[in-house]
Amino acid sequence: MERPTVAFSAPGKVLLAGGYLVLDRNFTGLVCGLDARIHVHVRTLQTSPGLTLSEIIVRSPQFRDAEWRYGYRETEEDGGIEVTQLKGHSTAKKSQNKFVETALAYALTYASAVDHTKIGPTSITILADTDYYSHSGSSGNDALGTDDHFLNFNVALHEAHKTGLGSSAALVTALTTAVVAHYAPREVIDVSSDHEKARIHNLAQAAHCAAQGKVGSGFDIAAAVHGSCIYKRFSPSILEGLGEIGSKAFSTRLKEIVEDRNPTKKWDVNIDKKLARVVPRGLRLVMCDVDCGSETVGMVKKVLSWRKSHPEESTLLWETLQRGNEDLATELQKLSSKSASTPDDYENIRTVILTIRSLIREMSSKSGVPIEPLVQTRLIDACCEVPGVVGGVVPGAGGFDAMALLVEDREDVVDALRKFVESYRVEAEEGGGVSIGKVRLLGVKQEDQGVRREDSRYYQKWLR
Ligand SMILES: Nc1ncnc2c1ncn2[C@@H]1O[C@H](COP(=O)(O)OP(=O)(O)OP(=O)(O)O)[C@@H](O)[C@H]1O
Ligand SMILES: C[C@@](O)(CCOP(=O)(O)O)CC(=O)O
Repeated sequence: MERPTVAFSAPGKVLLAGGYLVLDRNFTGLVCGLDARIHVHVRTLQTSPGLTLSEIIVRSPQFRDAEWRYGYRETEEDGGIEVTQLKGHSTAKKSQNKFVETALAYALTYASAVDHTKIGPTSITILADTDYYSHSGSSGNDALGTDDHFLNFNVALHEAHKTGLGSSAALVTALTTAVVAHYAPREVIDVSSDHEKARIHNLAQAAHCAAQGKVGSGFDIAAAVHGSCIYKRFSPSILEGLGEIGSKAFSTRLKEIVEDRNPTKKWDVNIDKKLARVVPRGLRLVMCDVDCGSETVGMVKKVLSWRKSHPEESTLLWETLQRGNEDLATELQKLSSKSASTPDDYENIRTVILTIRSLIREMSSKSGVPIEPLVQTRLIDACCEVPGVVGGVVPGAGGFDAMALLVEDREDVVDALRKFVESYRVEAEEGGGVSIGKVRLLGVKQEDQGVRREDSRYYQKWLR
């Protein structure tokens, strides 16, 4: 049977408010989807006549040596489809790709469980929008379908500095969607219905957690699937007990989880889309890269351990921050319902952001984690002096990831801000031991749409 050639893309994210809080179901996160997307194209692998090849080849052609070849096999006792990276190509640590490998195995297992489909050889191509990585090149932002939409980064994937836009979540979401759509086309048509979205969300969360080796809050997968939202996490127990690929009845358990059929593990995630747009008309969200990047896992551990050892103090802080975050959502929503806004309308947003930031700095100093490091405090404050800049935060886990700024949506404002940050110099003593790199505005802005089908003809130049 000829299987369809398909392509899907999923967006990156920025957690504007709710970092650390969103790990706890009693709190929420204000999540904004971005127009930087990761695209995955899947087609049947063409082999020479008479030759059958049981291989799935995954390439990320914007990077050097980014090719992973997998063999696949159906395991015994309903354990799912196991994939094994093939030799012949270097399987050294750096050339493994845990996110690709796990998402592939989960998607194949689900597709073959629902469609009883026999897995055949495919060629998978991953293409990422420019701003996921700090790089010195230009271009890469032309319209999709033009030759220059995607950039050749000319480095190995592990050498590319991440900007913190959630590449792994966008990748896992687009990859699982495209692989299921290729092998089980009745299950995924165009992921526009809530029903399809919920299944893809559940599958991508399971695969992403397995690849990461931990259960995070999952807000990045929620953004990749649903786009901008107010996010309340799922109970981690839903994914506990799923086990490993190859373990007895893994395939049945995965199908139950994806289809939400296990009465003792009902999905309790809440994706609130009441803010039709998180960033209202008249404002634009821009990101400012500091070419540095943070080590999220260590930071989370430290903050949570402070929280545990200071239960009363931290609960008060968490609750005050949650109120600030809700106020921000309310102010943004008020503006969204207005047909036109004037600069005066942004005063409340300005004030709420300042309050949130001061509470975050309290969290920072008490836990000893540089969530909003001094060097970034100074940079955000300086940016806020540029006319038309309303406010800014170090989003998510904070600490040296790209900063998010809300600005009036006018080219003159963005141009002035771009010039300002490009000429910004950090004094050596400002960094407190850590220095940020070259400061520059990324080309991204908010976009509310989650995972979507793309025209598979767009990618010709990059297919081999
Ligand atoms: N273009 C790509 N092609 C193939 N794999 C990719 C690509 N981009 C990212 N990945 C995978 O995602 C991993 C990076 O994920 P990680 O969660 O560390 O960063 P992130 O999601 O971009 O950042 P953050 O979680 O801070 O927002 C890479 O090591 C690689 O496995
Ligand atoms: C600290 C945390 O709340 C946010 C991490 O956000 P980011 O990956 O830094 O954008 C962790 C999580 O939600 O999984």
